[in-house]
Amino acid sequence: MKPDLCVIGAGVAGLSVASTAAALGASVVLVEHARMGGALVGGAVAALALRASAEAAEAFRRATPFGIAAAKPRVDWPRVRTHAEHVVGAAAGDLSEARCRALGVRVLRGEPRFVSPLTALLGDHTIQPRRFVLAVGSSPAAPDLPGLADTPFLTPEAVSDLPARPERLIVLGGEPVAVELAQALRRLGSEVAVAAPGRILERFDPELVAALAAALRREGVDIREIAPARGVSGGPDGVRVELQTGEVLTGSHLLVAAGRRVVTEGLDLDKAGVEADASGILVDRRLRTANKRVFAIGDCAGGPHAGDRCAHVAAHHAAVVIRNALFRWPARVETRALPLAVRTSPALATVGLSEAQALETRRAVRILRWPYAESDRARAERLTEGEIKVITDKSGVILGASIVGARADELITTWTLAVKKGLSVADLRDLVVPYPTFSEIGQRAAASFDAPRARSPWLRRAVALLRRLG
Ligand SMILES: Cc1cc2nc3c(=O)[nH]c(=O)nc-3n(C[C@H](O)[C@H](O)[C@H](O)COP(=O)(O)OP(=O)(O)OC[C@H]3O[C@@H](n4cnc5c(N)ncnc54)[C@H](O)[C@@H]3O)c2cc1C
Ligand SMILES: NC(=O)c1ccc[n+]([C@@H]2O[C@H](COP(=O)([O-])OP(=O)(O)OC[C@H]3O[C@@H](n4cnc5c(N)ncnc54)[C@H](O)[C@@H]3O)[C@@H](O)[C@H]2O)c1
Repeated sequence: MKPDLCVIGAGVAGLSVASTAAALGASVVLVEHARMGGALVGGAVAALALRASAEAAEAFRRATPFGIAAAKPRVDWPRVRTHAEHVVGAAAGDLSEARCRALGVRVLRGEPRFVSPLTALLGDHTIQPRRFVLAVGSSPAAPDLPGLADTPFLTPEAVSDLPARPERLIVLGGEPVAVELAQALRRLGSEVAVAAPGRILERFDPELVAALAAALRREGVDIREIAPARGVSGGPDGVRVELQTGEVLTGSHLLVAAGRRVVTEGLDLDKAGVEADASGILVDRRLRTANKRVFAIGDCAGGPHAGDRCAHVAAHHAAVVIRNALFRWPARVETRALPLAVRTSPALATVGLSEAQALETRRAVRILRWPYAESDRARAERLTEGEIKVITDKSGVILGASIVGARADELITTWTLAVKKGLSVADLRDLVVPYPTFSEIGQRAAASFDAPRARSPWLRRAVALLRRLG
């Protein structure tokens, strides 16, 4: 086979490249050794469905202030699972082999291995494409923790498949997957403790993370932000996690959400001259590996240019590779305007520079804030917890934004556009935003940039002068 592209791995990254390239008329071979859709279908979408069930349960508890008698929700775990299966099934349909074939992609099953820089073998097939795209994703990593190898534990992907709801869940980890699943399970009625090896959600603004952590603790999620646990033990009857303080957490289940690892054994990358380390397959800004005809994208891309392991980053990588591999256009990965979001409630989202990062290269920055509590929409929906924090330079150019509060993951898109296009607060202040929406909160933060100027005596004198002129 001598296609234009051979894509290895059919997660969101590989599928995006394969389907776009085929739609543009390229000949494409896509190789997958397991389930089509990868971590998106089994991980992100299943977690999304669980969180939606958790929100539905929470609505019962929060009904009283609206004048509706609150009730203790009765969580029917098998039906929660059915909901998750339904949502996962729909996503799997979108990413199926049949869909790919209909788009003109040739799908092969199995695990290819390189035999030379541009040749891979798969069973009887010899594949010699113009370009290879490695999109082999990542798998859950188990930290090097005494006792873990002998203790039964869940991976994030396995939670929605549990036959019964965990009574007491201990979560190891402190990044989005750990925190999102911790809150979802708590709202579905489990007792939940999170043992993070340090501050949770380290990639986000610490002030806003503190607000989220306080909200989670009020709901009963027991968050321990300390050094990595000393060890774990247990069996089918329960698990024990010993913390550095000597305290012991006991639970019915252990969930390990402590990062991902890239599995490249079996691909014989050395035969292709492709380099990898613990972070993944090493790529440059154009996502080329050490072998310039082999690209690596999505979760499996490693090194300083790869970005975070998220579905939207994987899709962005796919777009960059299409331009490089098909059009020979030297497109590079976005580094400034990559949003990150945590789908908790309140949600948390960030884009661009944090306050600390902005101050590393500038002597002065402006911080603009606006609280959710001043929004009519937030007050009506009783979602007043939260704020937006915008970082600008002295002239008002938007460098970054972080939001904690309802729909933060949706609201961050406007600020992503602002950071990407180098917009200033005036651009957002002058935008007409529909009333009553959560988007107004960001607009009011932008408008607050001019508040000190409005108090200037010169401006007041000018207004007085104009008044006298009739
Ligand atoms: C619980 C959970 C929740 C998440 N939530 C979010 C979220 O809310 N938002 C977000 O943006 N991201 C989220 N993510 C991350 C997101 O799912 C991943 O970043 C994204 O799906 C990665 O896509 P990928 O195509 O790079 O890799 P993968 O989805 O891992 O796909 C790689 C594919 O390659 C195949 N493969 C591997 N090796 C070989 C081989 N040798 N030969 C053939 N095929 C091979 C695999 O079987 C797999 O199908 C979440 C992840 C998890 C686990
Ligand atoms: N909303 C989103 O965009 C979203 C949501 C979920 C996941 N994702 C992505 O999916 C990927 C996987 O997420 P993740 O949270 O599993 O991994 P991660 O790599 O983001 O974080 C791993 C966490 O595990 C912790 N850890 C490491 N060793 C530990 C130990 N011994 N004990 C306890 N904790 C330990 C780390 O300190 C870290 O907090 C991430 O790259 C993430 O960005 C994105």
